[in-house]
Amino acid sequence: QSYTDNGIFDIMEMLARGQRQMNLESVDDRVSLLSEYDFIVVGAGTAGCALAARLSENPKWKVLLLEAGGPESYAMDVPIIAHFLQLGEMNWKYRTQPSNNYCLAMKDNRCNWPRGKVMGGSSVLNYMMYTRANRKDYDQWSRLGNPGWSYDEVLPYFRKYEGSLIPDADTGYARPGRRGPVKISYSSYRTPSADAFVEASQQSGLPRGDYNGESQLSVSYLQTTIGNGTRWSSNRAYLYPLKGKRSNLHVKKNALVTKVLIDPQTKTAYGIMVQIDGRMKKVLARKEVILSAGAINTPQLLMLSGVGPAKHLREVGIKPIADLAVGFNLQDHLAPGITILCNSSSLKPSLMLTTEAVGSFLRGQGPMRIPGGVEALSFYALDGNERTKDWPDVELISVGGAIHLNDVLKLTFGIRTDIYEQMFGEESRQQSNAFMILPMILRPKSRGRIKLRSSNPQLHPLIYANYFADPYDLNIAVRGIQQAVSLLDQPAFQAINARLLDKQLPACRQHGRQTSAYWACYARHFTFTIYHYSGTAKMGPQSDPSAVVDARLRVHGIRNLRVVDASIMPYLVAGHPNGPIFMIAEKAADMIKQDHNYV
Ligand SMILES: Cc1cc2nc3c(=O)[nH]c(=O)nc-3n(C[C@H](O)[C@H](O)[C@H](O)COP(=O)(O)OP(=O)(O)OC[C@H]3O[C@@H](n4cnc5c(N)ncnc54)[C@H](O)[C@@H]3O)c2cc1C
Repeated sequence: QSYTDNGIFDIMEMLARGQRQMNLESVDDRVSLLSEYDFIVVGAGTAGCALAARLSENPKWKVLLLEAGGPESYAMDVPIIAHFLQLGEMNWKYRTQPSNNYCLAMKDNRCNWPRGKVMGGSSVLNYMMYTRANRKDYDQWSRLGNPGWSYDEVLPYFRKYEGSLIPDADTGYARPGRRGPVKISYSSYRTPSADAFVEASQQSGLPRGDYNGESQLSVSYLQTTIGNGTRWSSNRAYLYPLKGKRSNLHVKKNALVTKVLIDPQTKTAYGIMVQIDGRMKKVLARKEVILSAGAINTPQLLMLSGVGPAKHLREVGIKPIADLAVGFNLQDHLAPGITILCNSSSLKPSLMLTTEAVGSFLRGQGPMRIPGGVEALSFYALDGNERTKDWPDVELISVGGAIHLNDVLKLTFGIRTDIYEQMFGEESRQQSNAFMILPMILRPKSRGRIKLRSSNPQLHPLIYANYFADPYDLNIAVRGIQQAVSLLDQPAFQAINARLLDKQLPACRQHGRQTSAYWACYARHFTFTIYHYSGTAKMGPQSDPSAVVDARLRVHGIRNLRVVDASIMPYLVAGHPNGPIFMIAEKAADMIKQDHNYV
C-alpha cells in the first residue's frame, strides 16, 4: 500500500482505518439479554475478555460479559497517545486519599489512579510494557499454600496467550509462545536516549538480554503488547476475532454491575444486578458469577454484596454474608522519576502529533509507534542475598520524553501548578531536550486498603495507597534513584551530554544536593504510580485469615463466586502485571472448565 505525501490523505486513511476497527467491535444492540446465563463475567478488562472468550469455547455454555465502559476505538490504539486517554471518559479517574507521607507534589496530596473503563479495561489505558516478571514470584505464590501456581506450572499459560514476535527472545526453557492471541513486539522507532540507556547499562556491567527469559537481570529495549504498530488490548486479542462467530457469548457495554446476588442462607451466588440505560436489571447465573472488575472495583463489588470485613460493612449499613479480608493487601509499584537533560532529540508533542508523523505511522514507522514514550527497561537486585540474587527489586524505565515537554503529563499525574513551575517551568518554556528514568520499586512491603465510601455503588471507593508505610520501600526507592543517576557517568550517556535537571524541590532543599535524605524527600513528593494496583482479594488457603479466594480462585465460604483479575495476587509480581493477568485468566479458564467437567 502506498500513501501520498499529502497530509490530508494520510489523515483520511487514518480515519478509514479507525472505522474499520470500529466495525470489529461486537455490536451491543444485536444482543437481547437473556434472563439467565451459565456464567456471568463482570468486567471486560485484561482478565475478563480473555476469560469470556475461553469459557465460550464450550458451545453449550451461555456466557455473558458485562462492561461498565463503552467501545474501544482506533485512536485509543495508537501507542503514543497512551497518556491522553487518561483525560477521557474511558478512565474511572480514581484518586488516592490525601496523605502527609507521599504524593506531596500532587494536588491535595492525592495521586491520580487511572483505571480503564472501556472494552479492554486497563489494557486500553496502559503503556503496553510487556513483562512476565520473575520465576520466584510464582514460586512464592505456590509456597504460600496455592497449589498449581509455581512458575513451572504457570509457564504453559504464559505461552498459551503469547504471540511473541521478539526476534532475539530466549530459546531455552523460558522461551515465549509464538502463536497465542496477544502480540508482543519491539517498537520500530527509538530515540537516541533509549540507545544510550541500553549502552550505558551495559557499560556499567548489566548484560543485554531477554528479561522475559531465563534471567530477568538484564537490560533490553522494551517488549510491548503491540502488533503491527497497534495496541494489542485484551479486547483486540480475544474478542475481535470472535465477532459474528460466538452466538453463545453475549457482551453488554455501558452496563454497571451494582451487586452480586448471594443467598444468605445457602451462601450461594446466583446472579447480579446491573444498570443498563438507567434501568436496573437482574440477571441469573446457573453456574457461576466471576468478578474481573480489577483490583479497585472487584473488592468494591464484593463488599457491596456483603462479602468483606464484617465490621466495616456494618459501618456502611451492609449486612455481612461472609467475613473476609476484602480490600486489604493493596499493593502498587511506584517510581520517583528523574528528569535528565540531553542534547539529543526527544519526544515532544510538536514532533509526535503532526501530519508527517501520521504518515510515517501509516507506513509502519515513526514516533507514534512508541508506547507512551517508554523505550527500554533494566532490572537490578540491589538488595540481593543468596536467596534473592536473581530476583530484582528495582527496575529502571527509560522514557524518551519528559514532563516539561508534555503538558498532559502534568494533568495526568495531577502535579501542583506551583511545584510544576518551580521544577519544570523554565525547561518547559525552552522546550529543552530531555528524557526520564523512572526507578520502579518491584517488591514493595507497604500495604494499602480499599474501603467503601458508602453502600451506594455509584460512588468511588476510598483508596488508601499507604506508600512508604514500610521504611524499606523508601530506602529502596532512594537506592533506585541513585542507581539511575550513577548511569549518567557512563560514556554512552556522556556522549549525549546527559545531565540531571539542576532544579531542587524547594521543600527538600534543606537536605542538600543529591543526598539520600534529599532523594527520600523527592520520592515522597514525586510518588508516581506505575498503575499496578493489585492484591485486594488475595489468593490463599482457608487457614490464612488474609485470604479471600482459594487457589482455584473461588471466594472462601461462598459457592459459585470466583475472582479472576489483579486482585488475587498475594504478592505483586516483580514486573508489569498485564501479562501475568492474562496468564491468571488463561489458567482460571482451564480450572473452571475442569470444575464443570469440560476439558
Ligand atoms: C495508565 C496505566 C498504565 C499501565 N501500564 C502498564 C504497562 O505498561 N504494562 C503492564 O503490564 N501493566 C500496565 N498497567 C497495569 C495493567 O494494565 C493492569 O494491571 C491490568 O490491565 C488489570 O487487569 P484487570 O483485568 O485486573 O482489570 P482491568 O483491565 O482494569 O479491567 C476491569 C474492567 O472491569 C470493568 N468494571 C469495573 N467495575 C465494573 C462494574 N461494576 N460493572 C461492570 N464493569 C466493571 C472496568 O471498566 C474494566 O473494563 C497499566 C495500567 C494503567 C491504568
